[in-house]
Amino acid sequence: MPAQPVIGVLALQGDVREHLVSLAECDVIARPVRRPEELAEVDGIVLPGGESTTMSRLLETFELLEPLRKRLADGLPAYGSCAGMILLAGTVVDGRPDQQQLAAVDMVVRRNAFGRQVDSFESELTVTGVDGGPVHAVFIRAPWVESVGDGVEVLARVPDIPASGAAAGRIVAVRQGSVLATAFHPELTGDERVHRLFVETVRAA
Ligand SMILES: NC(=O)CC[C@H](N)C(=O)O
Repeated sequence: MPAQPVIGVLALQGDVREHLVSLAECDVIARPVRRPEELAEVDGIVLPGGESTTMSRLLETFELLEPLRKRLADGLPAYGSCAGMILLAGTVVDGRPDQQQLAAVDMVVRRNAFGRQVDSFESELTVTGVDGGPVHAVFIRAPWVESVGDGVEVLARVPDIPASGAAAGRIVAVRQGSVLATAFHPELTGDERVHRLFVETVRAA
């Protein structure tokens, strides 16, 4: 691998720009990916936040679904935030019937899990692998992880404080091998530590 790994951001829909900006702070070459030829050139891929059903449909339209599945099956490191987490899951609860899964993480994810009254909220989260104190996590119509398989490491849960209500203890960040997923959006807060954790994974892969 070159000194600066090439990290792609799936650029079909969602907060692509924000991930490119975060990655640019991490000593990597960050590029948008819209075509199979572009996917073939990356050492890691970020699946942004946005709308997972739309992204799933566009993956098919842009003929990226099967190439991406294949690269993930071959071990391409990946990081998904929010909608990206949903796409990476093996199983989605409350997804659309035609929603495609990349099945790169053995987990069941509940879409729009936090409910309408708390569509968006923020929380201080301790994330395993991220040093230097809690991460300020922004959740926007976010999923949570209902359950994980044996090979999946839980990196963060919603803290058990009164304000978190029914969400307390829910899993919101995971890692399986070189695939990382968060229900929140570190690309929106100017804190690159989660992206750096992913970049370390890409460098180690
Ligand atoms: N902020 C987000 O990425 C929201 C995800 C969105 N609710 C979905 O189902 O895809």
